[in-house]
Amino acid sequence: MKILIAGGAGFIGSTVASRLADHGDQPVVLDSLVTGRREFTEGRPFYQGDIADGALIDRIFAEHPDIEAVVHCAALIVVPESVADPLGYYEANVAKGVTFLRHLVRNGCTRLVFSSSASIYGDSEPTVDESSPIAPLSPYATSKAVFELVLRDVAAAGQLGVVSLRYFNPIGADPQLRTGLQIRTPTHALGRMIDSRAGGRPFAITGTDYPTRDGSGIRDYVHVWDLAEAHLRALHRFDAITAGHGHQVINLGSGTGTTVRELLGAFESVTGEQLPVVEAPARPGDPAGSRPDSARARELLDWEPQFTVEQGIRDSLRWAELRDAVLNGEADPDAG
Ligand SMILES: O=c1ccn([C@@H]2O[C@H](COP(=O)(O)OP(=O)(O)O[C@H]3O[C@H](CO)[C@H](O)[C@H](O)[C@H]3O)[C@@H](O)[C@H]2O)c(=O)[nH]1
Repeated sequence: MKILIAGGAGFIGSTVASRLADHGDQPVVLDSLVTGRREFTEGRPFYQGDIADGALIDRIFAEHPDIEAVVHCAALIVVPESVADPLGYYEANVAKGVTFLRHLVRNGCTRLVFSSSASIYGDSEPTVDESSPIAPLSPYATSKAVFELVLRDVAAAGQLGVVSLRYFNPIGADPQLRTGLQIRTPTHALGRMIDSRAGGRPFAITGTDYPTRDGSGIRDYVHVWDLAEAHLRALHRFDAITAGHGHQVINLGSGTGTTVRELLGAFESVTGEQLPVVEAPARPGDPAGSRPDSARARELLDWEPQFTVEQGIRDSLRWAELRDAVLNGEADPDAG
């Protein structure tokens, strides 16, 4: 099966591409390289450009008329950045996404797998299933929620079948370490712990009075290779799982739920070292968090995570050691 992956040079998109290729599918990559990396596209048909560039999308479909489905994971994803620059986020994640849909429909695309986010639930319920209220707390989360609504309507009009995969918090790397998180100055919790261990500033627990079991934010961490496997299954079961729905929505998480303090405990047990830790105020736009009810992923995709949080931490650490070599030691585009 030939599949176009928009955002296929990013962390999740490149891992999905590897999983598909390992399975014998043929990923074709479209990426602007704003945050993606050319190194992650090696050996694959690659088009550098924007999802809103109609001429480019037409060319991709002309050169690959056998594309059977599209995975859309081209987006900006940093919550605090979205709070500071909401228009930038709505433009990238909603406006360009809508234009992309136009180009896809014009080119006869009928199957779209969309990278949605658990952040759209906000703090609606401590355990969320796919029918839980949508209550985004940041422009990033709202951009994902709005785009899902757009997809719902496009699917209802019969223009496109859609599976929206609501990721919880991805960690880890390709187990073969072909790709991983490319950003060298991460803002997410595990990335900050790895930085701190490498001699950076102390790890700050941002928010200590959330209504959780220990006051720190709760998330559901899921290994990126497990996420990639879910994409593979969604693509190969696409027609069956969208039949009668048009737009199918699926939570992707383990269902366990891990607080920041628990993640820190797991990190320290994996490394055998204690991190310097400080407590800090909550970041703007950050929910207390939730954990998923994953029944639908089990039922429709026959999917459950195979990797533990500890394995995710181990793979993130292994990747962090290798990252600069894979990225050719180039200057950090994120260092600003
Ligand atoms: O230095 C830090 C960074 C984060 N946290 C805390 O760790 C938890 C998780 O924060 P992350 O930044 O790791 O993850 P988010 O849930 O905020 O966001 C991530 O997960 C979302 C899905 O829920 C989206 O995918 C989003 O793009 C991605 O950045 C939060 O309670 C946060 O307050 C800290 O304590 N210290």
